[in-house]
Amino acid sequence: MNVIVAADYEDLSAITAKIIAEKVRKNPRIVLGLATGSTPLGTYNELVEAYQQKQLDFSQVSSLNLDEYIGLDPDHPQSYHVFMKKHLFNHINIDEKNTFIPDGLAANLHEECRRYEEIISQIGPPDLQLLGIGENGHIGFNEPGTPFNSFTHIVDLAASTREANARFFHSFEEVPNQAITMGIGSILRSSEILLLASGKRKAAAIKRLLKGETDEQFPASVLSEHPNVTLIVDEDAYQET
Ligand SMILES: N[C@@H]1[C@@H](O)[C@H](O)[C@@H](COP(=O)(O)O)O[C@@H]1O
Repeated sequence: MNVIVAADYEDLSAITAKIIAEKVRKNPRIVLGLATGSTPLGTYNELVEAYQQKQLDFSQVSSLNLDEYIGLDPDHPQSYHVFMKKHLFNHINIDEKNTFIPDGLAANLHEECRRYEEIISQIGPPDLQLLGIGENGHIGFNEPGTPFNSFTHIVDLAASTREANARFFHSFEEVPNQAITMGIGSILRSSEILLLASGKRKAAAIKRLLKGETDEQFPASVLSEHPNVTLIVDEDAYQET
């Protein structure tokens, strides 16, 4: 795993956006795997700025998002559909029909998982996958114990994940109990992965990740088996290593 230590969150966002921008320029038809959470927000801001300054063109880019809550309408303010529009898609010239996010309201959720995995095969897999990391090592919404060979599936969210994400909702109770997520096997199909981690809250997870021991109880540890992963981490998240 390559490791880039950024001075702070701003630096981490600038470095990540620069890498993505270079890839988009090199391959205008690139397939990006995108993540939600607070960590990629700065990166998305930088990409929007580059687009506004006419330094980037997303017209032929496709995107595949990692996950979506089950039971939230795509128009719900905390749905990942709204998140992506609000923070990226509405501000760049990506074609909406080339953006894919699991449907958490599908009548048949198992069928939706199969459909999404098929989309990943047809459109992707991503040339470049952006990932955050949960404090318990989750990637996407793959909680500890998820088999490393899993494909898109339904997950029961860990209480700790719901607690961590409750800050975006009015209350803990409002945080959905379940989500659809690309599996760990789906994520590993990407040609290249950028894993972002910022802040003291993530320091213990990064320390464990860098030990390099693979363990299904710590989903991110599987990344040491992928040939092209770059961890971009700020000093706060790197401190305990
Ligand atoms: N499903 C998302 C993950 O994709 C994300 O990596 C994680 C960390 O979020 P944050 O970046 O806000 O710490 O949160 C959510 O659970």
